[in-house]
Amino acid sequence: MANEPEDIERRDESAPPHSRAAAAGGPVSAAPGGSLAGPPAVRVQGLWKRFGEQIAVNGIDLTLPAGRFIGLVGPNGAGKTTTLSMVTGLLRPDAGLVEIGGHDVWRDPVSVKSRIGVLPEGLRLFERLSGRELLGYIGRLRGLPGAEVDKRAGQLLDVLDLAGSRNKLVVDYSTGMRKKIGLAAALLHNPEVLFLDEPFEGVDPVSAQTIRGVLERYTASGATVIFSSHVMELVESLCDWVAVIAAGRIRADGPLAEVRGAAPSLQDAFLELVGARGRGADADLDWLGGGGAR
Ligand SMILES: Nc1ncnc2c1ncn2[C@@H]1O[C@H](COP(=O)(O)OP(=O)(O)OP(=O)(O)O)[C@@H](O)[C@H]1O
Repeated sequence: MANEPEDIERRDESAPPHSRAAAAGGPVSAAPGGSLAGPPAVRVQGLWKRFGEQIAVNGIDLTLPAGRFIGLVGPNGAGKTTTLSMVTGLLRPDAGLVEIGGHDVWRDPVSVKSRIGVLPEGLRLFERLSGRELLGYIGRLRGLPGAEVDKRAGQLLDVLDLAGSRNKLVVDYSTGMRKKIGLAAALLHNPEVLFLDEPFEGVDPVSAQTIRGVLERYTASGATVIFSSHVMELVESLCDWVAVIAAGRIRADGPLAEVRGAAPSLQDAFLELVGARGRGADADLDWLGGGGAR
């Protein structure tokens, strides 16, 4: 049950650092996703979700500009996955409006789904297909011509270091390989906005670097990446825009430097924002350690 859309004042629509059209030498007004003057990548208003007694998302208003590398950060149970699931049309909100590139996620789902790529938490894949077959299948579901799917799949498998495992069944892929083939599947149709729920979880440093390179290249062309993470150093090094969520509410959002403020690091700012500063285990674990059972 989505609320009626209404006009709201946008918090920040400053121009993104790049645009795909500009990078390609084309007219800037043609930038996909309206990254220069068009609608924001994501606009959320009054988003709300409850599971029984638990309010998971408690009235979120958020405007995320196009063409940015955006981090959604928050402690365990903050509501990141629930929010991302509702924003990407995987979970119906109890109330609220979600627009992607100006299109309502629940009223215009086909148009929205053609514009987004999603790497969800607990990714489910077709386990009995090989990596190459999986991409072929996804590409056809996305309506891409066969030759184009072949070209893109081959390139993605190469760039993501999966070419040697292209004929291996997905069921036999490691955690990191699964993340990478999931990312390839999410990128295959060249979406305007890419949503990633904990994309670096369980991924070794080499694969993380590979994923990072692909994402940086993608955003440099004007596309938007929105990803959730607990790892502040990663968010600080990758993102130019951050939203901090705690207990189902947005605590801060905006350009990274603004959210960090005078704090020495994003980690410090985050601890302050979520009210975890100074919370330690000293008091209650006096039995722990000391070299043996007592
Ligand atoms: N299907 C569900 N049924 C019941 N409660 C749920 C369900 N999904 C989420 N919750 C609850 O909603 C709250 C937010 O959960 P969510 O998974 O969105 O948090 P998160 O920020 O992604 O956490 P984490 O960082 O630990 O993955 C939690 O209290 C969680 O227990």
